[in-house]
Amino acid sequence: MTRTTTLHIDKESHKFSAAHYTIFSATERERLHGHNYSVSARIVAPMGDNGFAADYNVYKRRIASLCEKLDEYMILAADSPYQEIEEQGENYRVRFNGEEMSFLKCDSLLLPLRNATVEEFSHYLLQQLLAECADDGLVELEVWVASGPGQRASALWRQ
Ligand SMILES: Nc1nc2c(c(=O)[nH]1)N=C([C@H](O)[C@H](O)COP(=O)(O)OP(=O)(O)OP(=O)(O)O)CN2
Repeated sequence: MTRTTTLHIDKESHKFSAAHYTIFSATERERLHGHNYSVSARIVAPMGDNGFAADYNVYKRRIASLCEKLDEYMILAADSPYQEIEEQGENYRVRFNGEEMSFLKCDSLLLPLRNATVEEFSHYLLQQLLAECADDGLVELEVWVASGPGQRASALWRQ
């Protein structure tokens, strides 16, 4: 039987600041606001003969790099069924419930999310991280995203 072990990567430095609004329905959304999101991960890997499963520094660097890519942006949910987003010169023009909002493209990230929620961020980051872990022989990978202390969601991948 293969012995597995679980690494927990829960670093204070793994965070990103972003602006967003959650959409609740076709007619209800939050006002634009921001969070200091934090990201953590659980990695289940086979235990090597030398008492070593996977170099956690590799995962620390990957998570830090993913956080960096999201840091200080306005995050827009491109796959929301409730808003339409189009490019207009230097801006993204967003239509929701008869309102029109405009965001500078250089300040914004249009991500393949159905909503700008911790649930969707955790699935997005899980997929991003998995893409970098394809050759690592992992058994499980779970990614948590918190929008503040005590409120977070996670997404899980199992081999
Ligand atoms: N299932 C989810 N529910 C909510 C999400 C989410 O991502 N997934 N997000 C929000 C808001 O964007 C955000 O959390 C603001 O809500 P609120 O709790 O009012 O404010 P704080 O984050 O500052 O939390 P405090 O407890 O007030 O400190 C809402 N729902």
